Amino acid sequence: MSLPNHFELLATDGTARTGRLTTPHGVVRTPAFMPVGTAGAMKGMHWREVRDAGADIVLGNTYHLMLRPGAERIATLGGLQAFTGWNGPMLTDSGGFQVMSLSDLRKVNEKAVTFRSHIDGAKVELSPERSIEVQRLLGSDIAMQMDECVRLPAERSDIERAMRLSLRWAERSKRAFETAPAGYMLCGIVQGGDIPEMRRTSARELVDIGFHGYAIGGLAVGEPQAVMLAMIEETAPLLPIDRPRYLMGVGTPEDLLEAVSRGIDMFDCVLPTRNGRHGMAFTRFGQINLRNARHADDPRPLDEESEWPAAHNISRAYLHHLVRSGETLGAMLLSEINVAYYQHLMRGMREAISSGTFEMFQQQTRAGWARGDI
Ligand SMILES: O=c1[nH]cnc2c(CCNCC3CCCCC3)c3[nH]c(NCc4cccs4)nc3cc12
Repeated sequence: MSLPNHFELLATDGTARTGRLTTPHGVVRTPAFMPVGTAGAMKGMHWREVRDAGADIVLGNTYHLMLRPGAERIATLGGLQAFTGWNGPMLTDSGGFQVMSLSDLRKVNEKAVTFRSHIDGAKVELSPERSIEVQRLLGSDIAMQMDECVRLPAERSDIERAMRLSLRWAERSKRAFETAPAGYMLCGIVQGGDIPEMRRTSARELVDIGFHGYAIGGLAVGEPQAVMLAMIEETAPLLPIDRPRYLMGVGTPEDLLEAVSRGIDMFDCVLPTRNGRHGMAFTRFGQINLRNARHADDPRPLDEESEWPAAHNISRAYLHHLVRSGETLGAMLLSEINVAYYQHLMRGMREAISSGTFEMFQQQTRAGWARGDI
């Protein structure tokens, strides 16, 4: 049974697309990069800066929020937007990925994943049904099915087992989501590792179940970029052209450009904020490590032409000093500079696809990165 479609495809340029996704808390312009708010906050940034940087939507972290402060508590406080003060669209993950990658003493079986809370050691059971209940309590606009993501390289048998388990969990997630109010969305997740026929089976059966949108999971988990791109080429054409596609956990600016050109609409990644906290800046000239001594006497800003104030009116020497001194302000400034650069890149892609100049945009953007920092 097909679900209502809240995505509007505005223009295409080759297999690249630009569109609008309407959610209960506002519109998301695609291609979209979703900054990752971990435990209900964007590390090192005020929500005002996230909005000013151009982000329409942010990620909320189900695993952390369900353990602390608890999903029921957030629901009582009016949901994630009221609780956090971010008043725009939010996407929440199922919590499954982090349980399987973060917590120890975990057990995966048909029914659920059981684990011990990293906060108080309490035993927790996360089933597809409980994950949907938690995401509904958080009030997220876009919920994710619970799935099992296999790190690569992996045995064919393990990839197939996890892919089929994820499809059974997709069915259960959709059933549990049926009581959600109109406008709220649920995404299925394609698995299948680096095996084309597994990817095709997963995509086809997921579309038969029917979701508001489709994520491509099981990538950016250790495989070379070429394999990731090949799996996107295998999978994207099998997904409904008029519904959003979300590539999970991706990626670098280069990854974003390549994946958008192959038909991906949405992304999430911790890189802009995480690298910012470690002194790395994303710019039109590629990545710049502000810890490097070469910046100690450089009075120039990171990028004269950036419209983001911290990128055009703060000297590299000062950023270098803050990073070397371990000043919190250094992490804050580089986090906002990086989120702003990612949003600037996404806006450039949206405009290029709308004007049919995406090929040239790709070439000019790659040339800037290749030029490097001079
Ligand atoms: O198949 C998947 N199913 C579900 N989630 C996946 C994720 C997490 C996406 N970000 C969630 C966020 C929720 C809020 C907190 C932060 C994560 C992935 N991340 C990556 N690569 C980046 C990776 C990050 C860490 C190890 S690989 N591949 C992924 C594949 C899947």
